Amino acid sequence: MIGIYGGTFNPVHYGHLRTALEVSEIFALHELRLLPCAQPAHRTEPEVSAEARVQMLQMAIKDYPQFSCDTRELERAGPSYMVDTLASIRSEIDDDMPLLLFIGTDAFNSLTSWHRWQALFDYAHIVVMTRPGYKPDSLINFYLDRQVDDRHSLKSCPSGKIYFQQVTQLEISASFIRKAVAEQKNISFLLPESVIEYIQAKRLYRA
Ligand SMILES: Nc1ncnc2c1ncn2[C@@H]1O[C@H](COP(=O)(O)OP(=O)(O)OP(=O)(O)O)[C@@H](O)[C@H]1O
Ligand SMILES: O=C(O)c1ccc[n+]([C@@H]2O[C@H](COP(=O)([O-])O)[C@@H](O)[C@H]2O)c1
Repeated sequence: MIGIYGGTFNPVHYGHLRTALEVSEIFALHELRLLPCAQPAHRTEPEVSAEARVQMLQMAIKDYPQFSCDTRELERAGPSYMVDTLASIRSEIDDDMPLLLFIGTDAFNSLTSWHRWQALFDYAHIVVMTRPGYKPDSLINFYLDRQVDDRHSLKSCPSGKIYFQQVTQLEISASFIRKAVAEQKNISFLLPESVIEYIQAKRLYRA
């Protein structure tokens, strides 16, 4: 199974990295691709360039061969719609290879506003990870029809199911980190030291 973990990663932090590691072990993934979005479909364009966000992500995962950074969203113009990304990935892998899209509960709660959201399930399964501060909204029939309670059943078809996965709860967010930097607070232990050094060297997120 191949995993996709999309994000703005502005910047990448231990909330992303720890959950990515856990799901790659829980689901015994062949690979987990961390996939930075170039032009978020749903929020104002980050002040920090996609290239800088990619660099921080690459630094963070450099010693972890189970992770890769998939930069395909930087290579296309226009909003980074996940449905286009999944279609592109699906065209490169075996038709019967299960593809898992990992999203946190906050992202899940706005899933029905994503571009062609129902079509996401034509290309991948969706795995919703717990995130502190968020509870999943009550499940609409579209989800109830696709929900599976046994993660092993995700292996039996390439796409189309939804599964809820408990992960270690780390109440870390990129917005908290950006605000802390702007307020000249110490951000140690929230994200890798190499990324902190990059943020300082490039003077990112300063007020
Ligand atoms: N601490 C966390 N625990 C679980 N999932 C997380 C956590 N932080 C981020 N995620 C998930 O990672 C994906 C990408 O998140 P994103 O890059 O937007 O980070 P963020 O911390 O939510 O950023 P921001 O605070 O700017 O909104 C989303 O699916 C989100 O739900
Ligand atoms: O495709 C969409 O319409 C869409 C709308 C909102 C979010 N996404 C994707 O969801 C992932 C998590 O988003 P975010 O805002 O939490 O970084 C990231 O890969 C985004 O590109 C995608």
